[in-house]
Amino acid sequence: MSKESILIIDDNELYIDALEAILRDDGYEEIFALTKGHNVLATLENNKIDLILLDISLPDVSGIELYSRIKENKLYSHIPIIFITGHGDVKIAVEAMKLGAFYFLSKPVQPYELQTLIRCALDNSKLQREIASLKVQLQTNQSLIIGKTPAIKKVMTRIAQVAHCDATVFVKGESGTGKSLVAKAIHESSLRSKHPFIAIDCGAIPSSLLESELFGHEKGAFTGAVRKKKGFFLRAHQGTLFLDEITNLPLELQPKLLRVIQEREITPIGSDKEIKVDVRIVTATNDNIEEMVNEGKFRRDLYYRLNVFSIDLPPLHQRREDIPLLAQHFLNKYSPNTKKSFSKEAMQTIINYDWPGNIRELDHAIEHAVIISNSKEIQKQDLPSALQSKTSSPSLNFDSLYTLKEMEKKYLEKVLMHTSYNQTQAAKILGIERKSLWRKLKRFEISIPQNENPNEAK
Ligand SMILES: Nc1ncnc2c1ncn2[C@@H]1O[C@H](COP(=O)(O)OP(=O)(O)OP(=O)(O)O)[C@@H](O)[C@H]1O
Repeated sequence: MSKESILIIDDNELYIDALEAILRDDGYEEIFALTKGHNVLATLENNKIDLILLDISLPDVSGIELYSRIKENKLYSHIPIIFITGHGDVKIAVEAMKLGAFYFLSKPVQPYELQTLIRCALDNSKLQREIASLKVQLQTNQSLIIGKTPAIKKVMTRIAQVAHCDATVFVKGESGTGKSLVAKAIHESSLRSKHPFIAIDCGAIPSSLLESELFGHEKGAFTGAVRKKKGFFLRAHQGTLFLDEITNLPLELQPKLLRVIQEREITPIGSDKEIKVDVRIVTATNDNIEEMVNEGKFRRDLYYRLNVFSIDLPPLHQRREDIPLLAQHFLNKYSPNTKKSFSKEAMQTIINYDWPGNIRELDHAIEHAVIISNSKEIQKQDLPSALQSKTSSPSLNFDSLYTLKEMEKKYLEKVLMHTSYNQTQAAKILGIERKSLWRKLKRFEISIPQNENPNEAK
């Protein structure tokens, strides 16, 4: 029995029956049939089709035109197509071969010939996909994502598994673990890589503006809408839209996003026209989204739609063996010409540190060390003070300890006090971006005294 499914497009129902019988005889169970061409894209959208048998002369559209329509759509361009030609159609079939059709057969088709050709086309297509996936793995390994531990290798494999299809991906992990990098790697390794990659931080855009930023608006749709605006969905058409910090998407906007994912169309504010969009969605968060779903703070149906395929990023302290590699990578980045190195003691300090801000904190620490250092070798004292002061943990009494959340809040308050509420400096010490700090302040309801740092840029 074969798992693959085949679509037959032929205007002659008797002929469809005959082809179906040959295919069933060869063990294919999933067989779809169309007598006209116009429904082909809907059939491909709703079913997983592995191969198409296409009659070259159809009543409503020519086989060649239909072939081009399928191949132009990158979601289906990988599907092998075998033309079935009537007497006298051979010239057109040769034309189709030049365009890239897998092969053509003349009526009456010989069962054995058809079965062999189909097997050959399916094997070839599987091989092509495997090669594409290996290329992706190689690309991911070589360029963007650095690391050799099993934990990060698993992430690379997950990226390779999902990149070539269009599934929605949810990237989870603490701040600074590389979620944006993974989203970019998925895009770069996908068939959409030549189209736009648009990243939006849902927490950084005021909620009142988010709807028009995402879906666009018509001129005059609301006060201040002086001209028509294309939203992020349309700007990302045919590419990938990365919605970072998705848990910041206001509850009232969540049904709208759900609708876009289901219907694949958007309605700009102030318009009554629906516009088809072809966008792959990747989302990320460092919050516990499952908890938010259980508390009713994030819609369950939307979460299920977004979480079709998830990638979990480990915190850096759980993959310490990658720290030297990453540290060296950032050292090369910040001292490309001087070719600095680490002293043994400096490297040991880097490895021993817990990196609460993960790879971003490591990145900043190495940049800091390169600026401070005045020799070819980075010394322990060139590293930020947080690394120097690391002492071994005292024995703990678990009954009187704070929860992780309480600790985080206390630590944030301490750092803010230390920097006299200068958020830029505080974010640097914490190894996070200023906007992440801002989100944390909002979440923990920490307020900044009004008269502190009046000149700090917002
Ligand atoms: N495996 C990696 N190899 C090389 N660089 C990495 C890796 N992971 C992360 N980085 C670098 O670390 C920094 C932080 O990564 P990124 O912005 O992707 O994290 P994030 O999880 O999206 O953070 P946040 O939750 O704050 O948005 C970036 O400079 C990124 O290039």
